[in-house]
Amino acid sequence: MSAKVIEGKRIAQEIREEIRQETERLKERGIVPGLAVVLVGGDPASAVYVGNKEKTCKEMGFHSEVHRLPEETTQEQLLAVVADLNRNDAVHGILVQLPLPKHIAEKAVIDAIAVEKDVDGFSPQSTGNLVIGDESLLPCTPAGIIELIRRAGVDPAGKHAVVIGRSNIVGKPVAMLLLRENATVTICHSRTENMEAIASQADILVVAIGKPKAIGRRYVKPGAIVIDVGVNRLESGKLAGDVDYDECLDVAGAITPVPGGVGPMTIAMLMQNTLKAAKRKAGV
Ligand SMILES: Nc1nc(=O)c2c([nH]1)NC[C@@H]1CN(c3ccc(C(=O)N[C@@H](CCC(=O)O)C(=O)O)cc3)C=[N+]21
Repeated sequence: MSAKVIEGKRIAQEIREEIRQETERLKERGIVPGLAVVLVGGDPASAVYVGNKEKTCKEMGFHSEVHRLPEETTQEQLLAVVADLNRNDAVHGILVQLPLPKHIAEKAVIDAIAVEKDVDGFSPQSTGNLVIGDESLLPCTPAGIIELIRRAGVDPAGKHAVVIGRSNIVGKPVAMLLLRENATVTICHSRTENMEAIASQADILVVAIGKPKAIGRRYVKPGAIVIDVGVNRLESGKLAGDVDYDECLDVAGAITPVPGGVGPMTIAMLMQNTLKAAKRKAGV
């Protein structure tokens, strides 16, 4: 039996079309959602990601601004840019592309973004709101994962969800969102013993460890839904997930591909967060 392939790219496209239409209607009321992206330095992968975000904003009909700052930018200068954007009424969402150069403390910068403009959902306040279950902008990749699970026709309630990875930007928040959806959640990480035995009990397996093809078929319960968050560039130039897709294809019930799975959903959720922030500011 072969797994159902969860087409993140197509689903993201549907969501983008919904956002584009809603933006058109908002424009008639004088509301234009705005996203500011800040890129420090010349990392080529980051430059591509930022370019994609800019292009998607334009497609949505958003106001888009990209602030490309040189590698030598000081933390103080970057904080000043963020402070300006916090005050800028045309900007409803602020995203500082990570990673930042080593001489800048990422935490200081993330903490400086106004919570109502925190479209990444990375700030301590947004994270706290997520854990408590208060209204907040959700981190894009975790929100995209929940959307993919829903649209695959799986209700997490009562299911065993195993998350492999405990980062602040994916593992921890996706575990909290799955808990909010009433799953029974286990978090595995680099120090977990018997990971295979735990992972293979999962009805929903989410993998976010950043190691190409690290998770093979022995980690997958027959029929499980497998969500692969990894985006690893191989030496061949090809992209690979953290899951060995070919090997897991005939064990899993449903699986996300890389590329074309979680990645496109991340950008769609960023657009959704920007729209939400704009509506909230306008009192819609
Ligand atoms: N402040 C901040 N917020 C982020 O959300 C953020 C960040 N920094 N730094 C880098 C990571 C990475 N990330 C991705 C987004 C989309 C794809 C994506 O669309 N990937 C395509 C393939 C793209 C390709 O071919 O390279 C896919 O999986 O199909 C991947 C990775 C967001 N990140």
